[in-house]
Amino acid sequence: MENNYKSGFIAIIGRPNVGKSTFMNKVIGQKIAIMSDKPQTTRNKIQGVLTQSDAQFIFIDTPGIHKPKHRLGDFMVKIAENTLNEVDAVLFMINAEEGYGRGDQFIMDRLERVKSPVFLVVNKIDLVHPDKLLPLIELYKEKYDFEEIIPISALQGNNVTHLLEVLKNHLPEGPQFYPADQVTDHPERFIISELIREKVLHSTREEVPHSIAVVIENIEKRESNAIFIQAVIVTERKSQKGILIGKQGSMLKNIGKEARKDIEALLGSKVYLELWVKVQKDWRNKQSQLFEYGFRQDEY
Ligand SMILES: Nc1nc2c(ncn2[C@@H]2O[C@H](COP(=O)(O)OP(=O)(O)OP(=O)(O)O)[C@@H](O)[C@H]2O)c(=O)[nH]1
Repeated sequence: MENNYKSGFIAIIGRPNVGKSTFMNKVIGQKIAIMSDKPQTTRNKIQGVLTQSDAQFIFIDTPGIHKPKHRLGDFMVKIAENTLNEVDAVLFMINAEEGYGRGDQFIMDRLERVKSPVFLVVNKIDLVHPDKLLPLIELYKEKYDFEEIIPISALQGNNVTHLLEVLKNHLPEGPQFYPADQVTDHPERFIISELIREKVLHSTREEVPHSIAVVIENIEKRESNAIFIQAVIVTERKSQKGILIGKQGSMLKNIGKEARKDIEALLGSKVYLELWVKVQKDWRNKQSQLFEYGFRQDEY
Protein backbone atom coordinates (compact mmCIF):
# COMPACT_ATOMS: atom_id res chain seq x y z
CA MET A 1 0.00 0.00 0.00
CA GLU A 2 1.34 3.38 -0.90
CA ASN A 3 1.63 6.25 1.52
CA ASN A 4 -1.35 8.50 2.13
CA TYR A 5 -3.76 5.83 1.02
CA LYS A 6 -7.28 6.96 1.79
CA SER A 7 -10.26 4.88 2.70
CA GLY A 8 -13.62 5.32 4.28
CA PHE A 9 -17.20 4.30 4.73
CA ILE A 10 -19.83 6.27 2.92
CA ALA A 11 -23.53 5.94 3.61
CA ILE A 12 -25.99 6.59 0.81
CA ILE A 13 -29.44 7.70 1.89
CA GLY A 14 -32.47 9.04 0.13
CA ARG A 15 -36.08 8.33 -0.67
CA PRO A 16 -36.92 5.28 -2.77
CA ASN A 17 -36.25 5.64 -6.50
CA VAL A 18 -33.95 8.61 -6.28
CA GLY A 19 -31.32 6.49 -8.01
CA LYS A 20 -29.14 5.06 -5.26
CA SER A 21 -28.74 1.68 -6.93
CA THR A 22 -28.13 3.27 -10.31
CA PHE A 23 -25.39 5.37 -8.75
CA MET A 24 -23.80 2.37 -7.06
CA ASN A 25 -23.87 0.36 -10.25
CA LYS A 26 -22.36 3.24 -12.18
CA VAL A 27 -19.58 3.67 -9.67
CA ILE A 28 -18.79 0.03 -9.12
CA GLY A 29 -19.19 -0.71 -12.78
CA GLN A 30 -21.07 -3.94 -12.41
CA LYS A 31 -24.24 -5.23 -10.88
CA ILE A 32 -23.91 -5.55 -7.17
CA ALA A 33 -24.67 -8.99 -5.83
CA ILE A 34 -27.23 -9.15 -3.09
CA MET A 35 -27.30 -12.25 -0.96
CA SER A 36 -31.00 -12.29 -0.29
CA ASP A 37 -33.22 -13.14 -3.23
CA LYS A 38 -36.24 -11.69 -1.47
CA PRO A 39 -37.94 -8.74 -3.14
CA GLN A 40 -37.44 -6.44 -0.13
CA THR A 41 -33.77 -6.02 -0.81
CA THR A 42 -34.06 -2.36 0.06
CA ARG A 43 -34.23 -3.42 3.72
CA ASN A 44 -30.76 -4.81 3.48
CA LYS A 45 -27.50 -3.13 3.88
CA ILE A 46 -25.63 -3.25 0.59
CA GLN A 47 -22.00 -2.49 0.38
CA GLY A 48 -20.32 -1.60 -2.81
CA VAL A 49 -16.57 -1.21 -2.76
CA LEU A 50 -14.67 0.95 -5.21
CA THR A 51 -10.92 0.51 -5.12
CA GLN A 52 -8.62 2.99 -6.81
CA SER A 53 -4.84 3.21 -6.77
CA ASP A 54 -4.93 5.82 -4.00
CA ALA A 55 -8.26 5.26 -2.26
CA GLN A 56 -10.96 2.81 -1.34
CA PHE A 57 -14.60 3.87 -1.05
CA ILE A 58 -16.91 1.55 0.86
CA PHE A 59 -20.51 2.43 0.15
CA ILE A 60 -23.23 1.48 2.57
CA ASP A 61 -26.92 1.54 1.93
CA THR A 62 -28.82 2.71 4.98
CA PRO A 63 -32.44 1.96 4.19
CA GLY A 64 -33.58 2.07 7.83
CA ILE A 65 -33.50 5.81 7.69
CA HIS A 66 -36.94 5.78 6.10
CA LYS A 67 -40.07 5.99 8.16
CA PRO A 68 -40.54 2.71 10.03
CA LYS A 69 -43.33 0.56 8.66
CA HIS A 70 -42.86 -2.72 10.48
CA ARG A 71 -41.88 -4.15 13.82
CA LEU A 72 -38.20 -3.97 13.09
CA GLY A 73 -38.63 -0.43 11.93
CA ASP A 74 -37.66 1.51 15.02
CA PHE A 75 -34.68 -0.70 15.50
CA MET A 76 -33.62 -0.19 11.92
CA VAL A 77 -33.93 3.57 12.24
CA LYS A 78 -31.72 3.38 15.29
CA ILE A 79 -29.13 1.31 13.45
CA ALA A 80 -29.33 3.72 10.58
CA GLU A 81 -28.73 6.69 12.84
CA ASN A 82 -25.83 4.97 14.56
CA THR A 83 -24.38 4.05 11.21
CA LEU A 84 -24.63 7.61 9.97
CA ASN A 85 -22.58 8.75 12.90
CA GLU A 86 -19.88 6.16 12.34
CA VAL A 87 -19.28 6.66 8.66
CA ASP A 88 -16.82 9.09 7.14
CA ALA A 89 -19.35 10.70 4.85
CA VAL A 90 -23.05 10.65 4.14
CA LEU A 91 -24.46 11.08 0.65
CA PHE A 92 -28.01 12.32 0.79
CA MET A 93 -29.44 11.74 -2.66
CA ILE A 94 -32.48 13.53 -4.00
CA ASN A 95 -34.29 13.46 -7.30
CA ALA A 96 -33.90 16.77 -9.16
CA GLU A 97 -37.22 16.22 -10.85
CA GLU A 98 -39.17 16.07 -7.62
CA GLY A 99 -39.80 18.87 -5.18
CA TYR A 100 -39.00 18.86 -1.52
CA GLY A 101 -41.22 16.23 0.12
CA ARG A 102 -42.17 14.87 3.51
CA GLY A 103 -39.84 11.90 3.05
CA ASP A 104 -36.97 14.32 2.63
CA GLN A 105 -38.01 16.21 5.73
CA PHE A 106 -37.98 12.98 7.75
CA ILE A 107 -34.44 12.28 6.60
CA MET A 108 -33.33 15.88 7.18
CA ASP A 109 -34.63 15.69 10.75
CA ARG A 110 -32.47 12.62 11.34
CA LEU A 111 -29.51 14.38 9.76
CA GLU A 112 -29.69 17.09 12.41
CA ARG A 113 -28.15 14.58 14.81
CA VAL A 114 -25.46 13.40 12.43
CA LYS A 115 -21.92 14.52 13.00
CA SER A 116 -20.40 13.07 9.82
CA PRO A 117 -20.13 15.41 6.83
CA VAL A 118 -23.24 15.27 4.69
CA PHE A 119 -23.14 15.83 0.93
CA LEU A 120 -26.27 16.61 -1.01
CA VAL A 121 -26.32 14.71 -4.28
CA VAL A 122 -28.91 16.06 -6.68
CA ASN A 123 -29.50 13.21 -9.10
CA LYS A 124 -31.29 12.94 -12.46
CA ILE A 125 -30.17 16.38 -13.62
CA ASP A 126 -30.54 15.09 -17.18
CA LEU A 127 -34.30 15.36 -16.65
CA VAL A 128 -34.53 18.99 -15.59
CA HIS A 129 -33.75 22.41 -16.96
CA PRO A 130 -31.12 24.36 -15.01
CA ASP A 131 -33.75 27.03 -14.30
CA LYS A 132 -35.54 24.49 -12.17
CA LEU A 133 -32.41 23.02 -10.64
CA LEU A 134 -31.01 26.17 -9.07
CA PRO A 135 -34.04 27.09 -6.93
CA LEU A 136 -34.17 23.49 -5.68
CA ILE A 137 -30.55 23.66 -4.60
CA GLU A 138 -31.20 27.00 -2.88
CA LEU A 139 -34.11 25.48 -1.00
CA TYR A 140 -31.98 22.65 0.38
CA LYS A 141 -29.13 24.98 1.16
CA GLU A 142 -31.38 26.99 3.44
CA LYS A 143 -32.47 23.92 5.36
CA TYR A 144 -29.17 22.25 6.10
CA ASP A 145 -25.50 23.06 6.18
CA PHE A 146 -24.29 20.56 3.58
CA GLU A 147 -20.59 19.99 3.17
CA GLU A 148 -21.09 20.33 -0.57
CA ILE A 149 -23.90 20.09 -3.07
CA ILE A 150 -23.19 18.07 -6.18
CA PRO A 151 -25.60 17.66 -9.09
CA ILE A 152 -25.19 14.44 -11.07
CA SER A 153 -26.85 12.08 -13.46
CA ALA A 154 -26.20 8.60 -12.17
CA LEU A 155 -27.74 7.12 -15.28
CA GLN A 156 -25.66 9.04 -17.79
CA GLY A 157 -22.64 9.43 -15.57
CA ASN A 158 -22.51 13.23 -15.60
CA ASN A 159 -20.40 14.64 -12.81
CA VAL A 160 -20.02 11.25 -11.09
CA THR A 161 -16.23 11.37 -11.35
CA HIS A 162 -16.28 14.84 -9.81
CA LEU A 163 -18.40 13.57 -6.92
CA LEU A 164 -15.87 10.81 -6.27
CA GLU A 165 -13.02 13.31 -6.29
CA VAL A 166 -14.81 15.54 -3.79
CA LEU A 167 -15.50 12.55 -1.60
CA LYS A 168 -11.92 11.37 -1.79
CA ASN A 169 -10.76 14.72 -0.48
CA HIS A 170 -12.86 14.16 2.60
CA LEU A 171 -11.82 10.58 3.27
CA PRO A 172 -9.31 10.00 6.04
CA GLU A 173 -6.04 8.23 5.50
CA GLY A 174 -6.58 4.57 6.09
CA PRO A 175 -5.96 1.02 4.95
CA GLN A 176 -7.46 -0.83 2.05
CA PHE A 177 -10.12 -2.71 4.00
CA TYR A 178 -11.19 -5.03 1.19
CA PRO A 179 -9.28 -6.82 -1.52
CA ALA A 180 -9.42 -4.84 -4.75
CA ASP A 181 -11.60 -7.39 -6.51
CA GLN A 182 -14.23 -7.59 -3.83
CA VAL A 183 -17.22 -5.43 -4.54
CA THR A 184 -19.70 -6.56 -1.90
CA ASP A 185 -19.91 -8.05 1.52
CA HIS A 186 -22.88 -9.99 2.84
CA PRO A 187 -25.28 -7.13 3.23
CA GLU A 188 -27.16 -8.50 6.20
CA ARG A 189 -24.18 -9.28 8.38
CA PHE A 190 -24.21 -6.02 10.23
CA ILE A 191 -27.92 -5.97 10.93
CA ILE A 192 -27.90 -9.59 12.09
CA SER A 193 -25.05 -8.93 14.50
CA GLU A 194 -26.86 -5.88 15.85
CA LEU A 195 -30.04 -7.89 16.36
CA ILE A 196 -28.15 -10.48 18.38
CA ARG A 197 -26.37 -7.79 20.36
CA GLU A 198 -29.68 -6.16 21.18
CA LYS A 199 -31.04 -9.45 22.55
CA VAL A 200 -27.93 -9.93 24.67
CA LEU A 201 -28.26 -6.49 26.21
CA HIS A 202 -31.95 -6.95 26.67
CA SER A 203 -31.73 -10.37 28.31
CA THR A 204 -28.82 -9.65 30.60
CA ARG A 205 -29.95 -6.15 31.58
CA GLU A 206 -27.19 -4.40 33.50
CA GLU A 207 -25.11 -7.49 34.20
CA VAL A 208 -23.23 -7.46 30.95
CA PRO A 209 -21.91 -4.10 29.85
CA HIS A 210 -22.26 -2.68 26.41
CA SER A 211 -18.74 -3.68 25.61
CA ILE A 212 -19.79 -7.00 24.12
CA ALA A 213 -19.50 -7.55 20.40
CA VAL A 214 -21.15 -9.99 18.09
CA VAL A 215 -19.20 -11.41 15.19
CA ILE A 216 -20.98 -13.26 12.43
CA GLU A 217 -18.68 -16.11 11.52
CA ASN A 218 -20.71 -17.69 8.80
CA ILE A 219 -23.92 -17.20 6.84
CA GLU A 220 -24.89 -19.99 4.54
CA LYS A 221 -27.93 -20.79 2.51
CA ARG A 222 -28.80 -24.46 2.77
CA GLU A 223 -31.30 -26.71 1.05
CA SER A 224 -34.96 -25.62 1.18
CA ASN A 225 -33.76 -22.04 1.51
CA ALA A 226 -33.06 -22.21 5.22
CA ILE A 227 -30.25 -19.94 6.32
CA PHE A 228 -27.64 -21.22 8.72
CA ILE A 229 -25.86 -18.60 10.80
CA GLN A 230 -22.95 -19.02 13.20
CA ALA A 231 -22.15 -16.13 15.50
CA VAL A 232 -19.82 -15.49 18.40
CA ILE A 233 -20.57 -13.20 21.29
CA VAL A 234 -17.32 -11.66 22.45
CA THR A 235 -16.96 -10.50 26.03
CA GLU A 236 -14.04 -9.03 27.89
CA ARG A 237 -14.39 -11.03 31.12
CA LYS A 238 -14.86 -14.63 32.14
CA SER A 239 -17.58 -13.71 34.61
CA GLN A 240 -19.59 -12.24 31.76
CA LYS A 241 -19.28 -15.43 29.82
CA GLY A 242 -20.93 -17.31 32.70
CA ILE A 243 -23.82 -14.88 32.83
CA LEU A 244 -24.31 -15.07 29.08
CA ILE A 245 -24.45 -18.83 29.01
CA GLY A 246 -26.68 -19.09 32.07
CA LYS A 247 -27.84 -22.11 33.99
CA GLN A 248 -27.46 -25.13 31.72
CA GLY A 249 -27.21 -22.76 28.81
CA SER A 250 -30.64 -21.27 29.41
CA MET A 251 -29.62 -17.66 28.90
CA LEU A 252 -27.82 -18.29 25.63
CA LYS A 253 -30.72 -20.40 24.43
CA ASN A 254 -33.14 -17.60 25.12
CA ILE A 255 -30.96 -15.00 23.43
CA GLY A 256 -30.72 -17.30 20.42
CA LYS A 257 -34.45 -17.86 20.28
CA GLU A 258 -35.31 -14.18 20.43
CA ALA A 259 -32.65 -13.19 17.92
CA ARG A 260 -33.68 -15.97 15.55
CA LYS A 261 -37.26 -14.69 15.42
CA ASP A 262 -36.11 -11.23 14.36
CA ILE A 263 -33.58 -12.54 11.86
CA GLU A 264 -36.26 -14.71 10.29
CA ALA A 265 -38.47 -11.65 9.98
CA LEU A 266 -35.60 -9.74 8.43
CA LEU A 267 -34.59 -12.37 5.88
CA GLY A 268 -37.99 -13.91 5.29
CA SER A 269 -36.52 -17.41 5.57
CA LYS A 270 -36.19 -20.12 8.15
CA VAL A 271 -33.05 -19.53 10.17
CA TYR A 272 -30.82 -21.81 12.20
CA LEU A 273 -28.75 -19.77 14.58
CA GLU A 274 -25.75 -21.19 16.36
CA LEU A 275 -24.33 -18.95 19.08
CA TRP A 276 -21.34 -19.29 21.29
CA VAL A 277 -19.47 -17.08 23.72
CA LYS A 278 -15.81 -16.23 23.71
CA VAL A 279 -13.69 -14.20 26.11
CA GLN A 280 -11.20 -11.86 24.58
CA LYS A 281 -9.54 -9.34 26.79
CA ASP A 282 -9.22 -5.89 25.41
CA TRP A 283 -10.86 -6.73 22.13
CA ARG A 284 -12.06 -3.17 21.78
CA ASN A 285 -8.64 -1.78 21.27
CA LYS A 286 -7.58 -4.57 19.02
CA GLN A 287 -10.52 -4.78 16.74
CA SER A 288 -11.48 -1.12 16.82
CA GLN A 289 -14.49 -0.11 14.85
CA LEU A 290 -14.35 -2.90 12.31
CA PHE A 291 -16.54 -4.96 14.58
CA GLU A 292 -19.22 -2.38 14.29
CA TYR A 293 -19.50 -3.21 10.64
CA GLY A 294 -19.71 -6.93 11.20
CA PHE A 295 -16.29 -7.57 9.79
CA ARG A 296 -14.69 -10.86 10.41
CA GLN A 297 -11.00 -10.82 11.09
CA ASP A 298 -9.25 -14.02 10.25
CA GLU A 299 -6.65 -13.79 12.94
CA TYR A 300 -9.35 -13.36 15.48
N1 LIG B 1 -33.13 9.96 -16.14
C1 LIG B 1 -32.50 9.44 -15.09
N2 LIG B 1 -33.02 8.36 -14.48
C2 LIG B 1 -32.37 7.85 -13.43
C3 LIG B 1 -31.15 8.40 -12.95
N3 LIG B 1 -30.74 7.68 -11.87
C4 LIG B 1 -31.66 6.71 -11.70
N4 LIG B 1 -32.64 6.80 -12.63
C5 LIG B 1 -33.83 5.94 -12.78
O1 LIG B 1 -34.63 6.05 -11.61
C6 LIG B 1 -35.24 4.80 -11.30
C7 LIG B 1 -34.90 4.43 -9.85
O2 LIG B 1 -33.51 4.21 -9.73
P1 LIG B 1 -32.88 3.24 -8.62
O3 LIG B 1 -31.42 3.32 -8.79
O4 LIG B 1 -33.52 1.91 -8.65
O5 LIG B 1 -33.34 4.01 -7.31
P2 LIG B 1 -33.06 3.62 -5.78
O6 LIG B 1 -32.89 4.89 -5.06
O7 LIG B 1 -31.96 2.63 -5.70
O8 LIG B 1 -34.42 2.97 -5.40
P3 LIG B 1 -34.76 2.04 -4.10
O9 LIG B 1 -33.97 0.77 -4.26
O10 LIG B 1 -36.25 1.86 -4.24
O11 LIG B 1 -34.39 2.84 -2.91
C8 LIG B 1 -34.71 3.82 -12.32
O12 LIG B 1 -35.67 3.68 -13.33
C9 LIG B 1 -33.45 4.49 -12.87
O13 LIG B 1 -33.16 4.13 -14.19
C10 LIG B 1 -30.61 9.55 -13.64
O14 LIG B 1 -29.57 10.11 -13.31
N5 LIG B 1 -31.33 10.01 -14.68
